This record gives sequence, structure tokens and C-alpha cells, in this order.
Amino acid sequence: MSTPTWDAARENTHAAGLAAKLPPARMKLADADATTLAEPLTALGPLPAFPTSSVDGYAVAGGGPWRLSGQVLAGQTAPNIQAGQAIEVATGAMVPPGTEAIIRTENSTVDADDRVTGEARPKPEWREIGEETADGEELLPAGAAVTPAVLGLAAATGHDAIDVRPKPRAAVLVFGDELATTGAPRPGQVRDALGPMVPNILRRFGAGTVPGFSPRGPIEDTLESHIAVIRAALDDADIVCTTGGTMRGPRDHLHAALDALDAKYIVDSVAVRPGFPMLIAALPGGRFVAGLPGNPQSAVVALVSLVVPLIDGMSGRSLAPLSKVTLGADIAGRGDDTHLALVRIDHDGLAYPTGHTGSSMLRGLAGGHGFVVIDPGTSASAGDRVRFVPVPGAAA
Ligand SMILES: Nc1nc2c(c(=O)[nH]1)N[C@H]1C(S)=C(S)[C@@H](COP(=O)(O)OP(=O)(O)OC[C@H]3O[C@@H](n4cnc5c(N)ncnc54)[C@H](O)[C@@H]3O)O[C@H]1N2
Ligand code: MOO
Repeated sequence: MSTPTWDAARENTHAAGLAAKLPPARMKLADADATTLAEPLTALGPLPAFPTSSVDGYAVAGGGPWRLSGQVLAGQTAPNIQAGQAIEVATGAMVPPGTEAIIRTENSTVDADDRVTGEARPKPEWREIGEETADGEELLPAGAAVTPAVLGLAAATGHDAIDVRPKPRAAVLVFGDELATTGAPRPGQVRDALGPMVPNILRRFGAGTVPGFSPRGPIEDTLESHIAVIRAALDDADIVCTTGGTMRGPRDHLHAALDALDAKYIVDSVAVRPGFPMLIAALPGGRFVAGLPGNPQSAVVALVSLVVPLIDGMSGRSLAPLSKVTLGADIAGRGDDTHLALVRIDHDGLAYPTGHTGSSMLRGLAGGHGFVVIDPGTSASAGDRVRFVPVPGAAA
């Protein structure tokens, strides 16, 4: 398999995810945040459902002064209004049929004999039936991300539950005999930095987690343990993220384990720096293994490069286009490879390289906002607009 470009690897991974997208499920609104619409969201009725006052004031008909002859509060049904009458209305209340104008409270006076005088503003002060949506209108297409605002819109138009594709469930398996999980590392040891980091990044990218596997590890570097724990994780996970062992060194067992599990590579290394040994393999039953390199920053590069497109595909979403940022300083390319360079967006709105960007380091990532994409064969200069891959929650 020849090494794909970073862009091609993302597209291939997204397409593989889309081909294995998760089956739809009906979910109560309270449970549906961060899922994806499986069907278009349509209005179950017009919005607003009745002519609705946008102000506190007096509905009037005919010429004034008007005789105050009632009140409508939000939630009540309104009586008809006759010429010469004024009916006090609250914001959100139904506008009495026959209303010609609504005069705001602050633009009106009511005398001791309940006579209302005042002047209406030129623009109507109420919202007509169906102004926001007609009954049955499509509000959002299938494949749209379900955000808190989408939940609010669904509720506003009458839905109690919606058809969504659930979040793919991701397990995280941390491999490495050198890893310690507490205290400062002793000579020869490395503190596991991925266990505390990867599940939280996955959650922020819209993956669900699997109890007992968020993370599981450190797991010993043997072929048998790789095969056994990947199998166990697949009982509940749609995506199994492994860390380390992506090369073919003396203690790297991931490839052999994937062969034993009958996996097919979607991507097996990518022309990107850092993080090139990242891989995605498909397993029978529409599940995937994402091999994240052991170097901690490279593992995050693999998450944002391939696992995010995989989650998008399995969720039935299109591959999200990347926004662009303007560079505040020059950033060198990495020859024929795409360079994902850590940047911090500063107070001037421009992106500057962080320090400490070695692939084994995390200081740059912890102080940065994401990666800019320097395309193969190019270098970028201050002032250039370049694509930006955010790492949510990366920096304050
Ligand atoms: N002969 C070559 N060796 C290496 C090459 C190469 O091209 N030729 N590429 C290097 C690159 S680039 C990367 S990235 C790594 C990928 O290594 P693996 O995915 O096989 O991972 P490991 O060997 O297990 O570990 C690499 C490195 O990361 C540290 N590590 C691993 N897990 C964790 C963790 N959970 N928390 C913190 N640090 C972790 C590990 O101790 C190693 O230092 O391969 C290079 N080698
Ligand atoms: O792929 Mo490695 O990321 O350069 O440390």
C-alpha cells in the first residue's frame, strides 16, 4: 500500500466510516446531544403557532382613544377585538383576532376612565403564524450535527424524540511496558500521558466512551495481550484506539495483532509529520481499530487527522471543511509530507508557532489551540491564510 497524502488519508477514512455508519435510533431530546440527525428535522406545526405579541402593550382596532376591555396573558387564548377597543397583551400572548396595531406600554397612557391613548410604532409588534417555519417544513437535513440549539429548535416545533445516529463508542487501549501510572518517572520509565488525555479528546470530538476501556492500560507489549484486549474492547466499542506499537520495532505488535484479527487497512501510515505511523484498520462487522503512535503529540495528530473523520463518517456526517487562520510568523514545511504545526491563536487573532513541538512533547500542545496545515512542498509565511485543525480544550 503506497503512503497516502494527509488529505487523501482523511478522505479514505471518512468514506470507510460512512460505509459503516451506525444504524439510526430514536432518542429523547434529553439524550440526543452530540449525536447526528438520521432523518431531516421537520416542523411538526407552524412556528409561531399563533400570532404572537412581541411586546407588552395594548392591542387596538379602529381609531382611538380606545376603551380598555380586557387582558390576554401568555398562555391564554385571545377574544376577538372590536373597533374602538383596547386589549392589554403581554409579550408572548396571542394577539386578539381583528387587532390592527399594538401600542407598547411605554408609548401609551390609560386614564382613570380606562381610556387608552398612544401611538403605535410603524413596524408591526407581533409575529405572524409560521413566520419562522411552516408546518412540515424541513429545518435541517439528515447528517446535521445535533447541537444544544438543534435540541431547542426540535422542542420548539413539537418534537419529544428524534431519529439520530448515536455517537460511535470509542475504547482506548494504552500499550507499553515502560509506562507508569503514578508519580514522577524513574530511569527507564515513562509516565503514561495518553491514558488521561485521549478519552477526553475523543469525548470532545463527539465519541461515546466504553466503561472499563476509557482508558484500559498500561497493557503489556505482547502479541497475545494485544489480540485479547482488542477482542474484548470490540464487544462494546465501534472504534478501538490503541496507543504505541505502530512501527514495526522489536516490541511493536499492533500489525501482527491486526493480521490475526483479520483486519483490512484503510490507511497504514500517512505522509504527514509528526505522526506518520498512524493507521486505521477495518474489522469485520463495521468496526475499526485506530492505531495512534506512542509519541504523545503524534497520537493527538492521529486523532485529529483520522479519528475525527472516522467519527464523522460513522455518524453519517460529511467531512467537516477546515477553517483558515492567518499566520503571525513563518512556518517551514516538511518536504514531501504535510506538516501539522502546533500554533497558539494570540490576542491579535494571528496564529503563532508554540515552542516545544517535538513529537514526544506535550508542552506545545498544552499551550496551543491546534495545528495549522502546511501543504507538501510548501512553506508558509507570516500573513498567509492556512487551514487550521482545532484541538478542542487544548488551551485557555
Ligand atoms: N527506526 C525507526 N524508529 C522510529 C521511527 C522510524 O521512522 N524509524 N519513527 C519514530 C516515530 S516518528 C514515531 S511517532 C514512533 C512511533 O512509535 P510507536 O507507535 O511504535 O510507539 P512506541 O514505540 O510504543 O512508543 C514511541 C514513544 O512514545 C512513548 N510512549 C508510548 N506510549 C506512551 C504513553 N502512553 N505516554 C507517554 N509516552 C508514551 C514511548 O515511551 C516511546 O518513547 O516511532 C519512532 N521510531
Ligand atoms: O511520527 Mo513521529 O510522530 O514524528 O514522532
